[in-house]
Amino acid sequence: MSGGRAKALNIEQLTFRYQKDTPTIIDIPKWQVDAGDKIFVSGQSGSGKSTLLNLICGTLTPTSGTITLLEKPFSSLSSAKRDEFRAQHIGVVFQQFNLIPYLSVRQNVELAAYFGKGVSKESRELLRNNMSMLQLSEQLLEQRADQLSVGQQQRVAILRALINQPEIIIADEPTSALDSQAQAGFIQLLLDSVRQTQCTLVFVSHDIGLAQHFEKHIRLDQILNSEPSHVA
Ligand SMILES: Nc1ncnc2c1ncn2[C@@H]1O[C@H](COP(=O)(O)OP(=O)(O)OP(=O)(O)O)[C@@H](O)[C@H]1O
Repeated sequence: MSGGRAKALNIEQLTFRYQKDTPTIIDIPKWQVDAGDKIFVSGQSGSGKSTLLNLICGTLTPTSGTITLLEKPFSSLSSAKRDEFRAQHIGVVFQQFNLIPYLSVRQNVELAAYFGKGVSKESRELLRNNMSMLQLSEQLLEQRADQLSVGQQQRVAILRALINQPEIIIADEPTSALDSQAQAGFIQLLLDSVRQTQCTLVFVSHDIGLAQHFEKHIRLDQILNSEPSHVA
């Protein structure tokens, strides 16, 4: 099924609970995502989607088990090394876009470059190319993030996620505030951008209707251990 393709993500025996005396939220015996896949992960509200993404991004540490990202033993790195790895190899598009409101578009994107692969002639060229791919005018570069329309903010969030040429992009319900037409447009834009850069996309949402846009769809409950004994 997955053949001999390189794995972008390999999760083994992963469990996570927020505190010692609270229930296990994540219990995944095994889950792999092939490099280059664009996968949609659905799950009901409160089922653990954001928790899983935070584990994959390294902002949370597993209670047990391992997460291998791009063939690196990501979850065994120190928190500082995980931050460094994330900045260089993972692009994240959040639910609320998380742009810094008082910074310009350029500053928002270059801040990510600064913490990632660095601001350089190459990163500026990439920024210009990606702006044209996302149909954003260059005049927008000096505009403050809080002066952008929602549609522009979305595209700037993609710009920022792509600036370090990540091998994997993680998207956490970035369409939840949009109507269905705008959702479809945003997802197509994201998929087109990701296809051009050949990176892996893990897109998470409770809205199962969005699955139609993706080649692969998995429900979180299909990868979670269904044994009731995992609740503390
Ligand atoms: N910081 C936290 N401390 C303790 N429990 C938490 C924390 N964050 C989330 N949880 C709990 O973990 C469970 C999963 O939450 P999570 O946010 O991962 O779900 P979700 O599927 O992303 O939900 P939604 O679709 O509503 O965003 C919930 O029961 C939630 O209450």
